[in-house]
Amino acid sequence: MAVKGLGKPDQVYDGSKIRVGIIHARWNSVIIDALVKGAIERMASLGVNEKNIIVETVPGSYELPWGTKRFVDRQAKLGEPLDVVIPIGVLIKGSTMHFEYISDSTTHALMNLQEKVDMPVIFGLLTCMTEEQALARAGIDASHSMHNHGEDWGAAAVEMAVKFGK
Ligand SMILES: O=Nc1c(NC[C@H](O)[C@H](O)[C@H](O)CO)[nH]c(=O)[nH]c1=O
Repeated sequence: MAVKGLGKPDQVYDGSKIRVGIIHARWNSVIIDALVKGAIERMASLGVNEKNIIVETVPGSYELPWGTKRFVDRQAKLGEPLDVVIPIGVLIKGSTMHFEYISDSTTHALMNLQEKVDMPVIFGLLTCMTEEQALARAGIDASHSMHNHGEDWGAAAVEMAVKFGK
């Protein structure tokens, strides 16, 4: 019996009135592209208009917290405020402690960012020990052993924006 993973949503949320920002790192771009695609497709299936999905990029995951804050500010200034933002990054363990420090600091910064931007910040950071783990969580490993986690992040974004929006 599978026990891990996201449970069924309590209801289907209508995303037709929300604007979503996706800001993604450019490291490990093959995996990033699959995650972003999964998030967009799931949000479109929940009624989010593709013109209301704004995509921005930063060099790497470490830049996600600051980039997200400035992205939210910029959209507000443009008169196109976001209702929710999904930072997406893929960290893969190398031979140094770089992975641990970026994973930990970026995770805490993204969690704390929610208060500063007063909106949901969905946690789209994959922290993987191997490339194979990352490919599996983007749904693009050879055996398609897992679903694309980007889809979960898109669904979470719609639910949080609709349920707890301002
Ligand atoms: O090192 N590995 C990774 C990485 N390093 C770059 C870092 O995020 C930042 O862009 C630079 O340090 C410059 O500030 N960024 C990732 O998204 N994934 C990795 O796996």
